[in-house]
Amino acid sequence: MKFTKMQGIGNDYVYVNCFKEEVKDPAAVARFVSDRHFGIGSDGLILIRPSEKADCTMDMYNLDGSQGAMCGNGIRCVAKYAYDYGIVDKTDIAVETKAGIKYLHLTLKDGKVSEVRVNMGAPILEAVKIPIVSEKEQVIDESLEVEGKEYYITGVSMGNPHAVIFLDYSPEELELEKIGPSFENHKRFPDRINTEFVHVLNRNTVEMRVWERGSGETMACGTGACAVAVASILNGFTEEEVTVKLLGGDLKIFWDRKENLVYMTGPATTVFDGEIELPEAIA
Ligand SMILES: N[C@@H](CCC[C@H](N)C(=O)O)C(=O)O
Repeated sequence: MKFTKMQGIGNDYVYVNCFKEEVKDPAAVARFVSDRHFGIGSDGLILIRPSEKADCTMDMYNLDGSQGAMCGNGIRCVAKYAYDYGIVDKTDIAVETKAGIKYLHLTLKDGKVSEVRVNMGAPILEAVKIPIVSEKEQVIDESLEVEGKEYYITGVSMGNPHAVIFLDYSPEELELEKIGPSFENHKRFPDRINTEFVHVLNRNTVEMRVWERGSGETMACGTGACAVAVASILNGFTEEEVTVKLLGGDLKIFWDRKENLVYMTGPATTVFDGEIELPEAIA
């Protein structure tokens, strides 16, 4: 199987061009290639497929083989891939996802993609749609008990579910490996959840760490950064333009309240192209 390893501020996936390749069992291939010792090493697998409604389709799989409807860092890389590998020859690109069609703009520097801006669409705040079990219509600064400790969560879906937690200390201090799975699998999150732990630095800057559903701690999460910006604004902590500092770098998020659209801007990077022989059982 031919593939390209790409990363968006350290959130790395194995990308397969399904205009040319066939992947019969994507969940099993995701688990195999993601392994950092026995596979290629990644946070998951992204298939780039033809689309009848857009320039291409993004199908994303987490490290554990589960599917994510949206992937913010992944979709920037898909747009760069589509441009670099000749699927499109334009800088405004439409990508179909399980969370709808997303529109992206590539900025070129010396003919190369330097930055990608994504219209991520409207954030979903209704608890039932995220989904989060709650007695209220929206989950904003609501108490959640995890392992005997009380946290306060704000729920946002960017096509995939997020619980955002604000801390009055740096998330560096957290033992995420220990507590992450208890958030991900908490009974109030029927589809599991991505959890962001955030420290507000000033009215336009926050720092965060993320525990991703299906992949564990990653260096960055694009949809997570958007959810964090939306939650920071809803809780009155920041203005509408927010720089989100993640372990792998920064993303610029803008929530246009008038249009109710979230925009994310950040880099997309190719690491290397390769070819791997898959075990017979999953080939
Ligand atoms: N890293 C991604 C999100 C990937 C999907 C997520 N783990 C889920 O299952 O919803 C991003 O950059 O948004």
